[in-house]
Amino acid sequence: MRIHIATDHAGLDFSTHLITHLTAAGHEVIDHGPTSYDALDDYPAFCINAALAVAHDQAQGIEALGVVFGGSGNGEQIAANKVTGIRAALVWNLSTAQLAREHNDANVISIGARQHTIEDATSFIDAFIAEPFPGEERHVRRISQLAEYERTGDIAGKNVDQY
Ligand SMILES: O=C[C@H](O)[C@H](O)[C@H](O)COP(=O)(O)O
Repeated sequence: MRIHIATDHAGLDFSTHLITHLTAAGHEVIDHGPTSYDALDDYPAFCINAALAVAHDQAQGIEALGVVFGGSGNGEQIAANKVTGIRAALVWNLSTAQLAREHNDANVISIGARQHTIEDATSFIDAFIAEPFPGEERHVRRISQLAEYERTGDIAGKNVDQY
C-alpha cells in the first residue's frame, strides 16, 4: 500500500517513527513534509498535498491512503477534507480507526500526535490500514450522497438548503 503522510512541527517526531514503522511493514511511504522543525510552520499545505496525492493515486487505480497528524489532528483533518474526493476521519482510538474504513471508507485519517503515546497512535494507523471497506449498502449510499454534494452542491431528494 502506498501511504501519503503529512504533519507540522507538532508531529515531526512522530513522523520519523511512522516512516520507519510503515516502511518496515512493507508500505511505500511518501512524506509530504515538513522536512525540518520550524515551530512556526503551517499544516495546511503539507496536509493538502498529501490529500491531493491520495486523490490522484486513487483516480489512477493505485492503492493509496493518507495519514495526516499534528497537535490535535483537527486542523489537519480540516485541511485534507478541502480536497475533492477526500474523506478524512479524525481518529482517536482503535474503534474510530476501524470505523473510519468500515463505515466511511475514509481514504485519509488524522491523528493528534500530542494526544496519544507513540505506540497508541501507531496502533490506530495500523488498524486503519488493515481494515477493509466491506461496502455495505447503507454506507455506500451515504458516501455517495457526500460525493454528490461535493460535485453539485445538492443531494437529490434530501432537501439540502440552498442559499
Ligand atoms: O489543528 C492544528 C494542529 O493541532 C496544530 O498542530 C497545532 O495547532 C499547532 O499548535 P502550535 O502552533 O501551538 O504548536
